Amino acid sequence: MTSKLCTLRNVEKLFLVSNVGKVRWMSIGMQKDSNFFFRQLFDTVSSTYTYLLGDLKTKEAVLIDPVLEHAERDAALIKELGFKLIYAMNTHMHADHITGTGKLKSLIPGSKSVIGKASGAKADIHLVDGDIVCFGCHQLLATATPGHTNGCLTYICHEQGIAFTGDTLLIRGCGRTDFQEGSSESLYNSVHTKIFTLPDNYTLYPAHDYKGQTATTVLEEKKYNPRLTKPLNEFIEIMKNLNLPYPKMIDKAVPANRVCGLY
Ligand SMILES: N[C@@H](CCC(=O)N[C@@H](CSS)C(=O)NCC(=O)O)C(=O)O
Ligand SMILES: [Fe+2]
Repeated sequence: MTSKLCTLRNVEKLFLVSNVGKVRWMSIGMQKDSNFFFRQLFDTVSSTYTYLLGDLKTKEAVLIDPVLEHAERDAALIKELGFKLIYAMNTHMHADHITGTGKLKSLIPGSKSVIGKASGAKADIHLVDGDIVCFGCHQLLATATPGHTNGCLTYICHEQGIAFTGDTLLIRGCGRTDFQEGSSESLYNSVHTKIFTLPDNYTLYPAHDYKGQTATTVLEEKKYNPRLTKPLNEFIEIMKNLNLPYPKMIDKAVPANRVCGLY
């Protein structure tokens, strides 16, 4: 399947339009592809992780959750490695930092900004549950995981056994639900039906970590997550009593992120 064929497509359409696509999607299953490039980047101010994913053969790449202040760093790395950035993506409309997706579009002409439709934010491409984002021969399945915000998406790469959970699921934690249309019940259902149902050995990459950890697995979180292993009613009580101060940047970040950080 060429990258042109699968630039962005709904799963059902993929199955209808291309039988080859269907066979490939099913057959590559859990096989890790040596053409897959992965790099985790970090912002020490907001403790945000940005992920650069690429196809080493076609050189097409995507960037998940870039931070405005690191747009030049990210663009330089992409250039140095010879990648062609096609999508600068957000897992959700962030409240603690300004997204780099808008700035990256101007630094790397031809790239497009991407966010969930339910976020209400502006972008070139709005994803809904079940959409597939392709770069080279690799695919990310956009999966709606609302709760932290309405528009939260988890990006699942089945072929690599990995998922980018944004703020829906953090390592031994989860995103707060006390602003931006947050709903503890909705987050709990998202995690239990969309993330904990993935194979145990899938590696999960969050949008933040505040304790120096980098990744987790489905099995670990199902066993050890101190919030999400509890029954729903206890989870709701825990979330009500987090007493976290509002993110310092929230009043600036949310309006900016409604327009890809180009405020
Ligand atoms: N202190 C930080 C903000 C910390 C924070 O609220 N983090 C969010 C994710 S960013 S929207 C969160 O959901 N945290 C959950 C938790 O349990 O920590 C700042 O001022 O920026
Ligand atoms: Fe967030």
